[in-house]
Amino acid sequence: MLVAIGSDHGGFLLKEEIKKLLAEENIAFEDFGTHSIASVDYPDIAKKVGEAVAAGQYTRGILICGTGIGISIAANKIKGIRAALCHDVFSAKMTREHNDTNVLAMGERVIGPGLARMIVSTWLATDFVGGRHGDRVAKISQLES
Ligand SMILES: O=C(CO)[C@H](O)[C@H](O)[C@H](O)COP(=O)(O)O
Repeated sequence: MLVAIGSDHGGFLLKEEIKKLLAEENIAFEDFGTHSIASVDYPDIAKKVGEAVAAGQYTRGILICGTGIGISIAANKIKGIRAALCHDVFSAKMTREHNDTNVLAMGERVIGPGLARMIVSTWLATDFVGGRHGDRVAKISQLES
């Protein structure tokens, strides 16, 4: 497992918290920025992380902005990316089991670090179940061509 993580300024502090979690769980990661609370544009970060995941250089991506909305919209424009905005543990589990999402998005201005940690741990630990869900994910991929 190799995780690409990134945020804009609105998600910077939560990104730092999630990096601590990844280190605690011995999960390798690379930080694609941003590296301070100075204002940056979330599509630029989504592009860097999304393209790295879509290219197969990283197993999964984690993207954080203020709401998680803009950065997830941007990531989902990249071919091969299935990004899910999750602010609860149930959604984090289901989006891995049913959607095989390869990017998790969250909003620092929406949830606290404790819940975010549980969401990340659940999302990283949950496998795709395949079967009928695989057929549906394949139909999502067809929409890209
Ligand atoms: O989802 C977002 C944008 O659609 C994010 O919340 C951004 O972090 C947010 O827009 C940043 O806003 P700011 O006023 O520039 O800090």
